[in-house]
Amino acid sequence: MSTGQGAAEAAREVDRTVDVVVIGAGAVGENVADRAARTGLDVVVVEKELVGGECSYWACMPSKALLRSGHALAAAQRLPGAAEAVTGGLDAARVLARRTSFTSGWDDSSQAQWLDSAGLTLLRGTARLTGPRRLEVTGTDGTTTSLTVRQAVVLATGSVPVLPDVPGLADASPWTSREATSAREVPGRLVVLGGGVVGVELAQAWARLGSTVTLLARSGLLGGQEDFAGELVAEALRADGVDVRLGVSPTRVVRDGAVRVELSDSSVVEADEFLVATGRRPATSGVGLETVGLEDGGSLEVDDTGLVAGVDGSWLYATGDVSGRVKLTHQGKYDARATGDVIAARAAGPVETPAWSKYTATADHHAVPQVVFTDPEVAQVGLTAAQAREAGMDVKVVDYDMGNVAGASLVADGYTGKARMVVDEQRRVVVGVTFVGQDVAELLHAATVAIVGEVPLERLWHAVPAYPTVSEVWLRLLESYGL
Ligand SMILES: Cc1cc2nc3c(=O)[nH]c(=O)nc-3n(C[C@H](O)[C@H](O)[C@H](O)COP(=O)(O)OP(=O)(O)OC[C@H]3O[C@@H](n4cnc5c(N)ncnc54)[C@H](O)[C@@H]3O)c2cc1C
Ligand SMILES: NC(=O)c1ccc[n+]([C@@H]2O[C@H](COP(=O)([O-])OP(=O)(O)OC[C@H]3O[C@@H](n4cnc5c(N)ncnc54)[C@H](O)[C@@H]3O)[C@@H](O)[C@H]2O)c1
Repeated sequence: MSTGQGAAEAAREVDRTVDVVVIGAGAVGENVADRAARTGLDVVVVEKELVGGECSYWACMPSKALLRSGHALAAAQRLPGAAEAVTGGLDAARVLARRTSFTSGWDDSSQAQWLDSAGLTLLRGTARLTGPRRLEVTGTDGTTTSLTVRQAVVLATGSVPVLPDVPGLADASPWTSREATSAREVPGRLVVLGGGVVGVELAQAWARLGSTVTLLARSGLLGGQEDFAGELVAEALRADGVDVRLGVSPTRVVRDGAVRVELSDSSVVEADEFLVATGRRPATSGVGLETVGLEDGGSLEVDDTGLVAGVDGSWLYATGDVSGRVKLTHQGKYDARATGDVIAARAAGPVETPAWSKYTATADHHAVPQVVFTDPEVAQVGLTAAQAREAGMDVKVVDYDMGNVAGASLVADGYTGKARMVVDEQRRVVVGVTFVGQDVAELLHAATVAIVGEVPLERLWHAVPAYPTVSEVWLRLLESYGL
């Protein structure tokens, strides 16, 4: 059965009872549906835009594709012998074409086919709860399908960008991350508002593609990470020609052809495009939460299995960005695996859900890895030193200059970067790690394993990093700790 036929057949159904309905076929919705269906439950997935969601088409994949060629070029330029061979700049048109290939030209047919092959039924349209265990789907072809569920409804509707209330902003046709990851041309001048992950990644991507970029942040960059992460990224952005302005906010925005942004320090910036990257909120509006006793557009409270609090009967789950837990694809997919598995298990009878079981997303509280894909990369997992202290731990902080690691000095001449390990002295285990430097992303999983496994430092000592790799930073951190 082709997916197109599947969608048309399902849309003709007026009233249907199924085991599970997943609203939203982003990375998270796909995973929860797949896991729930593995024991034979009848699972319907509803998607109003593209199967694959934000990450595939307007977020993770296109943004990383926009960054990667610039990183490769910069890496070559740091190596004598290679530097002489790469005398030109980036070919922006080729980079944009490669970006587009990662989105399959914003065509979701292959992901829709995957749903089909996994035995899931796709309904293309907008879903809305109409009461306990009941939903209505307005199909993209205008038909309406009423669904009743036996087991569960899973909200996997993602998140939407937040636009700050600045006079003139909404009328100035600002870019959100969607326009900034799907643009077909390099803007001559770009202003980016927001010093978070989206802001720094896309500021660097477009600067390296040839745009004159101004980055506005009301405080430092990458708040919530160790301070040195934002400082090193700001330094690198400035070296790429980005005008990084810290401690400023826009007071008025006017579009008259170009965009004119007036700032709190009385200065003015003009640009061709204005990217707003000031965070995202869970997509809980218009999904009918008020019909099941919750607030339309309100935030959700979910337990570690994804079950939503405040709804009788244990049938409503939420996972991924919409849950308000962690807004990252890999962690959302982890949450989704727990939720999908627990739905399948509960369909068969009562289930125990202790911490660290396959039914509970326990790691959300201890070890959430994140990579900021700038150059230098920022790779962080667990607690920062400040967060560990706030949690009341007896903390020891160990810092190491990554440039002193033999493997790093081979990777790039003049390698700059910093590593921090945060140790809970009482348990003598690592509770947080941050690496900043070229190509540190792949170091992160070792840190995640150490934290999740609560590996005692004395045992971690025996995990010997190969010479001369950048991973030798682990040895240096442990030696600096005192082992
Ligand atoms: C620019 C950018 C870059 C990012 N880069 C990374 C990265 O490198 N690594 C990382 O881990 N994370 C990254 N993220 C975060 C990541 O994109 C999200 O965490 C992830 O997409 C969340 O997945 P989700 O399935 O919960 O939501 P989404 O991907 O948003 O999917 C939700 C789906 O639900 C559908 N939907 C919503 N309402 C309805 C409805 N009523 N009926 C039917 N369908 C509906 C939507 O159309 C959508 O397809 C990035 C985010 C941005 C903005
Ligand atoms: N590589 C990755 O993992 C990656 C990449 C991009 C996005 N994401 C995820 O997507 C989500 C959204 O990213 P984001 O960067 O939009 O959000 P964010 O929360 O990371 O950063 C938002 C930034 O905007 C600032 N801000 C908020 N309101 C403002 C205002 N009124 N005026 C000026 N500045 C304001 C904040 O201080 C913060 O620096 C994040 O949760 C992030 O985890 C992840």
